[in-house]
Amino acid sequence: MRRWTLFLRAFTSKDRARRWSVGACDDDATTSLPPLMTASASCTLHAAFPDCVRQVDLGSQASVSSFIKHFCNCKVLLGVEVIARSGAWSRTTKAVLTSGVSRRGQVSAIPAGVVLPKGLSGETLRVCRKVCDKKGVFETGPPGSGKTFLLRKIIRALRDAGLTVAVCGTSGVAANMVGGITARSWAGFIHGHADVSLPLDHVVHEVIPRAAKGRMRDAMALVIDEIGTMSAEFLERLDEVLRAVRTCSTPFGGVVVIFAGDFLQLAPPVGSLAFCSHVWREVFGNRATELSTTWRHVNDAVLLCLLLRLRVGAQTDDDLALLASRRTDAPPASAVWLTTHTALATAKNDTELDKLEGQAVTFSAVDVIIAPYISMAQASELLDDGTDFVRRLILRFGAVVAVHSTYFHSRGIPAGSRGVVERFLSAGPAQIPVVRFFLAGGGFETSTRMCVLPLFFIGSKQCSAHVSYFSFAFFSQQVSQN
Ligand SMILES: Nc1ncnc2c1ncn2[C@@H]1O[C@H](COP(=O)(O)OP(=O)(O)OP(=O)(O)O)[C@@H](O)[C@H]1O
Repeated sequence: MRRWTLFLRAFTSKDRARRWSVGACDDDATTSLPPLMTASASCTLHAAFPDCVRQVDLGSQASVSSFIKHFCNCKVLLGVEVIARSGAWSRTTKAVLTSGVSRRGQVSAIPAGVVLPKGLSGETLRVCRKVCDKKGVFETGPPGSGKTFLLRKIIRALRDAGLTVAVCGTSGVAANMVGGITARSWAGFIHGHADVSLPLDHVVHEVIPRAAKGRMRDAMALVIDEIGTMSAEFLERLDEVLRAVRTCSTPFGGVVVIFAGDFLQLAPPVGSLAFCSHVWREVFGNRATELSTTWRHVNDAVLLCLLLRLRVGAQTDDDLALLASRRTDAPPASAVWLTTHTALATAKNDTELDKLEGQAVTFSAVDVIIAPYISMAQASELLDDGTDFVRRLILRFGAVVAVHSTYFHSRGIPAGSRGVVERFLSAGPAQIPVVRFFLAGGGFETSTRMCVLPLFFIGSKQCSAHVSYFSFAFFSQQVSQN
């Protein structure tokens, strides 16, 4: 099935401006459509969502804002229909864009008598059997105890048994590690945390796209990794939405959940811990599967034991003295820098980028007005508010970037994937970065056919990352336009 992605902010290399206003391309990046509209084409754009619940008329500023937010947060819309009031291309566009409309599916559930693949053993077999008995599983354990490792084996086994398993992480990076998408994208919470506090009816009927509802109806099991950073409020809303979409009053609408995480690691940025929710108690009570063998740092017993003590706040004076002895003003180049504020991460990124050799290539955002009633300044403000994308991005050979959206998901490069800029391709006046992505399952994927791809610059060393919000983004230009 083809999925179409539409983009609103366009970026160009330096001053050789070629503008994109609203562009569209499919998930294989094999086909693209011309910009649907530019500031000069003074007509109004309508976007009819596939379930026909909403028709966004860009004739009012509020609608533009929600339209932008929708694309920026959700990116992928199935069967979206874009109709211009004028313009010769509109009929063709409509026909192509509606080709991906998905059918309204029946609600799926784990059938009786599932035959698990042969050769399963140990914890994988135990969890799979529980899931087939429609019992939720929460696996926990210290860092490096193999929670994600086990999840991957469970997912493979259940899928081999013919079950539809939705795989999510609480963040892009967590989702990447387990080979899924963010829980927020999966559920179609296009306004992020705001959809947790909005009235349920509104979220179910007005916010969640049809594609997400289809996913929710199709799912038999739902895997969420790094559950420790999901708030109780988010989990309860997910439960309510699944019950409503699947018209089923059992927890999570009858979808069997498999959660993994460690509540002694990072807490949710907002709200309370997930186990404080009603639905958690309903599904798991006090049950948890604890993994106790630690596989990471297994060759460094001193570090491992120190980390395990720190995790539960049982560090000794010796531990603190050992940590203090490792403090240095000149950390190794490969050290990961953690910062508390975006500005600090940005400053560090800038410094690191300057150290890279090779010519700097600048990408600048070009904002265009798609409805004639707002000024350029207002449009840019809306984009600034509705997106994380900055106006200017400088890249060099060797820069580390991260994929911000689910755009490359179908190629095994989920949101949160990191890659290194290997070189720049010249396409006419434009410079297109060729990025080598590290795949979660191992290996690489090189992207040369990038098509309006949003990336974030996150550092200049392969193993460097910053735990603040990534501050840079750009859209590369489309080769076929030249
Ligand atoms: N059963 C196992 N046999 C061999 N290696 C394992 C096993 N379980 C995990 N590992 C390895 O241990 C490392 C850590 O595993 P994993 O990332 O799954 O741990 P985790 O508990 O999810 O960690 P975190 O809490 O930091 O997310 C990985 O390199 C993984 O390949």
